[in-house]
Amino acid sequence: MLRGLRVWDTELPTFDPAQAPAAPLPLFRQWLREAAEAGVPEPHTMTLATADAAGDPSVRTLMLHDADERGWHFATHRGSRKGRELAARPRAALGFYWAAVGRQIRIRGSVTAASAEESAADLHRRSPGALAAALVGRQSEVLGSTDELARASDAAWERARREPDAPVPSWTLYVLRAEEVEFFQGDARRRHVRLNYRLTGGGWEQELLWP
Ligand SMILES: Cc1cc2nc3c(=O)[nH]c(=O)nc-3n(C[C@H](O)[C@H](O)[C@H](O)COP(=O)(O)O)c2cc1C
Repeated sequence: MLRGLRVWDTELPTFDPAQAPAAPLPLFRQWLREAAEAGVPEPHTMTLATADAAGDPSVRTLMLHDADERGWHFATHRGSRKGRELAARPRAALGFYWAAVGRQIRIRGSVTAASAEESAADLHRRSPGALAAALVGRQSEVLGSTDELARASDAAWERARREPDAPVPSWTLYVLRAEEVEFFQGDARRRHVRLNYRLTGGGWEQELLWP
């Protein structure tokens, strides 16, 4: 079955790296917007990679909350596996793949936790469902049974409805400050374009990479 599946088997946009901006953020925003316009489902979801103290990696899907001059923002529970890994080693990588436009973006850098106030404000700007999910808590702990989750979730939804500003102290906004951002434009003839931005003492430097 796998041999019958195809990639880059559609009309793809072209990407001229000579026209790319001096810094990666405007290009990231442009590609995100173009992915949404091309109908990519959930283009604001991404893979977050972290490593534990022994260097063993883990990945999972997360929502991008913002991308601005400070970096790429995401939120989670401080006590989850990723939260614990980031506390021990505050470095991470992000990956985006938007199949409809044949584009991949890879970002790597250091991660800092935002203040409790900023984390709370970010959570309370989101949907009641996001608040209810955060209120359930205990993320990445072992769950005894699905009934136990159902009871905790019902209580969390009820509390989120009654108390839209309910605090969730473990919920933390993190900001990844990029040191490297790579843009990959897929090409049907496999002549993929890879443009890598690297942050140096003098600012962003660009280089092309062999595909
Ligand atoms: C589409 C999608 C979006 C998700 N967004 C988040 C998110 O923004 N924050 C979060 O903590 N978990 C999110 N999750 C759940 C994570 O993938 C993961 O299961 C959870 O955070 C526990 O990860 P950990 O055990 O590695 O810490 C999302 C999952 C999916 C499939």
